[in-house]
Amino acid sequence: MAAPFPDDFLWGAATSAYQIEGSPLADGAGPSIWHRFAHTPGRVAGHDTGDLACDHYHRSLEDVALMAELGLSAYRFSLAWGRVLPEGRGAVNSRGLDFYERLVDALLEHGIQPMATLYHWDLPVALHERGGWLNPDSPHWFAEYAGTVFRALDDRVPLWITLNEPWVVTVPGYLDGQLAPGHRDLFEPPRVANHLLLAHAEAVAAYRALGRHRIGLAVNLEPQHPASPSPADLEAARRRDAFINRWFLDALVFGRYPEELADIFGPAWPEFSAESLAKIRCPGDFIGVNYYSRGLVRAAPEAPPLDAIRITPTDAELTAMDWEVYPEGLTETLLWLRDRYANPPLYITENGAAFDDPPPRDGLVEDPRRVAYLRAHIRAAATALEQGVDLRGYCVWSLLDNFEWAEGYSKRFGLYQVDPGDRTRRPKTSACFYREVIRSRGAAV
Ligand SMILES: N=[N+]=NCCCCNC(=O)[C@@H]1[C@H]2[C@H](O)[C@@H](O)[C@H](O)[C@@H](CO)[C@@H]12
Repeated sequence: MAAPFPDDFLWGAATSAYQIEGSPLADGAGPSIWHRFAHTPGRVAGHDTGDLACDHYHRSLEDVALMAELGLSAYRFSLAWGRVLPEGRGAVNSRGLDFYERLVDALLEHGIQPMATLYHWDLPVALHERGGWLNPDSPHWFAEYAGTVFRALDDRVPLWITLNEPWVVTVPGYLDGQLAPGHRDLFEPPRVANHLLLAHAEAVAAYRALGRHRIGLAVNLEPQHPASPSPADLEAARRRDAFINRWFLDALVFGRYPEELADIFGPAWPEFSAESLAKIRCPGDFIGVNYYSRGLVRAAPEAPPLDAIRITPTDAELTAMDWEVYPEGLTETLLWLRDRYANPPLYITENGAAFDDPPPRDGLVEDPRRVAYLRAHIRAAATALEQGVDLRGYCVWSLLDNFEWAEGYSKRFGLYQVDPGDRTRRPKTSACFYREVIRSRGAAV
């Protein structure tokens, strides 16, 4: 196919600190809520923790060499807040910052653009004990952390993401309790979400003070399709669309929350002042899009507060996460962003799939289903590009098999298999495929 991807299109791969680094307390680092959550019995499958993960903390230069082999032009990673500020505020841990400076310098030496995420869910325990994202001071804590990191790295990091998936921080973290800190409460999520948006805005303001203009937020997006044409299912899909797709982006771009959220949360939804809403209006310089699948939705009065649930289609291909393989949804999502938010610059900051990969044979792991998934989704991105979407990059989730949160190491998204024993990296055929895609600037899909 004709390659619509421009020469300066960024081809990347993505990871996050807690999922790959290991050594969460090394060299003066302070524990995060994920260190505490993973060590709480029953929270993570197989009692897995991020204590070792991919041991990236000791193998970062080896991993940069793998990225160079792939021919990546960008690498998206996150910084562990607790490595930089062990107490979340105050004293800087220079050995923690040194790890990230070495990583960034190695990336630049290989011609790979660093894309740094400030927060990928691993809040320092010291701040959680002060209320965490529920504390109205949390935006200021985040801005202090952001400023510390900008001063150390902004001369070398061209692209910044403030928060990864504030919806996942808010809903699995504070509403259904699936992820750290594991709260189950109706009144906390709206306040946590508002503090996250204020935190994003304060970090952007700190960044602007440096005169820079390449910072954004990464959101998980999934088109919501009704399971049937019934009015109840249509209404349920609309509500879930507001809840998942529009909650943070409407706030960021328009400075207002979707009206459905007051219906969903009822008395738990606060009265946000005009002043507070004006503060969260902060679109940044691009939107990071994490796309995996769509939501097939039916009405579910038995499932408050949304009264809607995602159902797993019986006639579709599913990944190991039971997520439907639905590449059309990526095109739909990108076109929706173009039309709703006036064609903002976009990066696909995560796209990938977990499959039960076989053991390696002659040092290579055959993963044809992941190759097919990536091929289909890169094609879907190309279709959106051809329709005028301002798409500037694509990052595979993930470079390495890693700690998949509550699923532990049982779900593997990597282009490289990580041996559960000695953490040896072995390429999958999807890595070879992606290398060819990059070399051909997208023509090889
Ligand atoms: N149902 N369903 N469909 C899609 C659900 C999307 C919500 N989960 C994510 O986006 C997380 C994002 C996270 O950044 C990364 O740290 C995770 O490892 C990946 C893989 O799980 C994805």
